Amino acid sequence: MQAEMRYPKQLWPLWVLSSCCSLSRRDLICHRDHYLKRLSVIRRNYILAPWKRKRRLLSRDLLPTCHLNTGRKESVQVCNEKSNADIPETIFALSTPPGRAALAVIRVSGTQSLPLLRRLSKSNETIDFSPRKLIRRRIVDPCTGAHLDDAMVTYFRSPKSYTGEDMLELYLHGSPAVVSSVFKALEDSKLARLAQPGEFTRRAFENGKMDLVKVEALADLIHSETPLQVQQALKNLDGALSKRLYAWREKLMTALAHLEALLDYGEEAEIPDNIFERAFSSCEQMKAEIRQVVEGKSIGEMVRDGIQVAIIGSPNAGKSSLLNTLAGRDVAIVTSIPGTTRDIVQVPLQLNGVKVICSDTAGIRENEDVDIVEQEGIRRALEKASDANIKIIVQDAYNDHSGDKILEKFPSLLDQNVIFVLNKWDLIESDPAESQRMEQLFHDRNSWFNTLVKRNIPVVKISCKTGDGIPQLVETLHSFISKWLERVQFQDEREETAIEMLISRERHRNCLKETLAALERFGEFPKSPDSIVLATEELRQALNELGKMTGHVETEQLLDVIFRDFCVGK
Ligand SMILES: Nc1nc2c(ncn2[C@@H]2O[C@H](COP(=O)(O)OP(=O)(O)OP(=O)(O)O)[C@@H](O)[C@H]2O)c(=O)[nH]1
Ligand SMILES: [Mg+2]
Repeated sequence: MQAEMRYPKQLWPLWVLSSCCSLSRRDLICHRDHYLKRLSVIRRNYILAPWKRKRRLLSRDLLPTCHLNTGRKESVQVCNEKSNADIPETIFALSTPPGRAALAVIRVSGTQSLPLLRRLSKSNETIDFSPRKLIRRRIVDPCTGAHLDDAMVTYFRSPKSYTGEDMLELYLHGSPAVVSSVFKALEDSKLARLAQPGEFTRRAFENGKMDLVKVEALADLIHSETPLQVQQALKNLDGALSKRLYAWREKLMTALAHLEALLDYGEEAEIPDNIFERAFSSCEQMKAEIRQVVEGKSIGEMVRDGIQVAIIGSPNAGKSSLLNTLAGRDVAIVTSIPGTTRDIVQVPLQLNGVKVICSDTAGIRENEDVDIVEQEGIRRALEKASDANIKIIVQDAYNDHSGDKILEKFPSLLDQNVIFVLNKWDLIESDPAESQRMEQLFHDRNSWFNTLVKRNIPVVKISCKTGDGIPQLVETLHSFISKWLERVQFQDEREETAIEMLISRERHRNCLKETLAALERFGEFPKSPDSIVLATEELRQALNELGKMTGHVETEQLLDVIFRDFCVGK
């Protein structure tokens, strides 16, 4: 049996010539110790065994060619032949916002970083630019010799840099004229080109410096608006979510490797009998964990995207007035004409460090006068309400006495995430008859008001005109959010953050859903040797889906688990 050896694509700048290798997978297993010992010679120089998970760039000091004798006739040849087309171009970009500032940072990444630095600082080859040291250099135009700036410069040598490539950071004076003259000098050098958006991070990902979850976390950190979003992004950038995913992945790989081993070497190897059952039971546990995340509240997404709050109610209740009061500015049109608002008006707000998106909606009513435009507005209002995390139902306490209709009007909307608001309380207070009517309502045990109270729906009296009751409403809103967040807060550095908080995108949720679906299918197979081939395929699918989340979908790693867990064929 001859199996093709596959190598990570990023083995740069060396190519492992697999054509020179006629080792079979079984040969590798039989001569594992010997082979690994030989391979470690070059691993020290940062080459990577194909079955090792952690990718590493190769050291520049590696000998041009080396042969690995496997102890048999075959050899694996390694050489540093690499065509220019395969070498990524050197790129540069301004990493700070354009405009006038104290500093402007230009980043350069690629093999030409050091030659560029030498040219820009007009230094000869003997000057040693030690990596990771901040040095002061006079930056000059290599073509004209013109003095461009006095800058601080740091050189990062591959692979210990953000992108994994050689990198430069030029800390210039933050003048647009300085930046553009250095940009021109870089362009004229013909050694580098302007980077595409996100290209530095793309290279970091491709060079195995960060996984997709971390790439996303970095983007989230850059776009964060609230302290909670910062914490969430930092946790994921620190690998909190990746760590959990890798733990699941490890379990899946172990189960899969065991089943594969059973398939490939079942008759001859010393494989425990209950390996099939063990794979099933470890997947059962994982399924329960993933299900909890998939079916739980999407708190992480709520923190990242903002908690959706829909303001709904009858026309003229004061919904737009409430939105304006919460936003502190005139965002929505307010008139005394019922049916003023048609479209949804959204405002992002910050509530005790949490992003909240408040939406004003069209007043909900049913009568023949409602034209087609308003009908569409009402449809959108109801849709928004059903998608919202929290609904604020506003009622005009003074003019609208149809409170008893409220339970019939919004039966499906009256869930545990509703706050009921009695607006225009200023008018009630100024009218003794109305005040008395409300008193009776509060005391009547069977009133619609007490029905809401019995259902644990908070009722808040407010006046958008005077601002009375608004702090209480904000407090109620906040207590809803705190209730969801308290379980998943980042309380302590040492404590693990709840995974619900770390799943910050729909993509994550979808990948986990697919993983769960594959695991469910795997679990449905009878635990008999006849079903092992098809069952293994489902497990592989689950691993694939999980790998999509981090951006790693590699099957070579399975070999690692086979070697580590039990010695096949010994
Ligand atoms: N006295 C008093 N008037 C209010 C209060 N809140 C809103 N109003 C008035 O009520 C009227 C309707 O207010 P809006 O905020 O436009 O009501 P809405 O619910 O958005 O109405 P639609 O968009 O038509 O559904 C306006 O004339 C407001 O000035 C309040 O607390 N007290
Ligand atoms: Mg309105």
